[in-house]
Amino acid sequence: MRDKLVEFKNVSFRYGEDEPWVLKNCSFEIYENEAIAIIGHNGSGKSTIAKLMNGLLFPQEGAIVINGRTVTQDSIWEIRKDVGMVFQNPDNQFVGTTVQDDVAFGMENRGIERGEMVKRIDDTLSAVGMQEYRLTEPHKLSGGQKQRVAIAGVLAIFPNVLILDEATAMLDPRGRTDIMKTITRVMAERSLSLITITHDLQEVVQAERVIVMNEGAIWDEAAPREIFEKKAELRQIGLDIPFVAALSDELQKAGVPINHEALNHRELLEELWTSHSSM
Ligand SMILES: Nc1ncnc2c1ncn2[C@@H]1O[C@H](COP(=O)(O)OP(=O)(O)OP(=O)(O)O)[C@@H](O)[C@H]1O
Repeated sequence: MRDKLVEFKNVSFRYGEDEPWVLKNCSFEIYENEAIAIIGHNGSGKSTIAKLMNGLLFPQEGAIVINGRTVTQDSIWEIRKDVGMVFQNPDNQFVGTTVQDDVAFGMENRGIERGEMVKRIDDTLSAVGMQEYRLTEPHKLSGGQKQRVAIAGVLAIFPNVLILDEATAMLDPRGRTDIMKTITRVMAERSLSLITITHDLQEVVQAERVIVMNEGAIWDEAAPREIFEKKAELRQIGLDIPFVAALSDELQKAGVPINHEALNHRELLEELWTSHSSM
């Protein structure tokens, strides 16, 4: 049985007393070593969920429990040892004067011993392909390079939960694949749980479970295949379906005898090959 790492219990949140509710009675659980994707239209509350998870915001109603500890003002430093988060805009996340100082910063805050820090800086910068930029000033990096360094800084604290909030949006497709491979390896090595907030549907397909947000509420929560079967309903709430799923649907409508549930290129190729072989 996997341990429960994150629990949202009937969480409601608004940014101010006169502001509208941004999250309405949200409940969900995330387990050790799970890969979760959170999707939803702009403004549906995804980033707010991420910020509540590591104590940047606190709910007005309900409770959030991380690794058995309720998120409160008093517990945030302990919570932040468990939850590492990378946002979309890396410029807001740099504090160090060099790349290596920046990766060290999170570890210093968590009291990690110097020798161990040096080793982790080396390991994580190598893992994200940024070792040669160790002494570069962060502001001289490209957007994608900054995102790599921000991810290294968070991996270096060895969190139990890693939240990537559009954190690879500036990487080129190859770079994104490489980083996701690195994260998958870290997940296997350290039982890390991954929460990806993304508009990249190919990334969503790789998750074990997808949480779909709509207007501040959880609209659905299931495996990607189950979620993307609801094509018409998803479109109604402003969401698209992965390109391969849409393509296989169109092929089926055009009379090609394939399973319209193909979610990735390999599945679609297999379907086409089977269909071609039986003709
Ligand atoms: N600091 C803030 N003050 C007031 N309202 C805010 C603030 N931050 C976000 N909101 C509002 O809260 C709602 C949810 O925003 P949130 O950033 O969580 O959405 P999101 O699903 O992450 O959107 P996106 O896909 O555009 O990143 C939006 O209506 C937004 O305008």
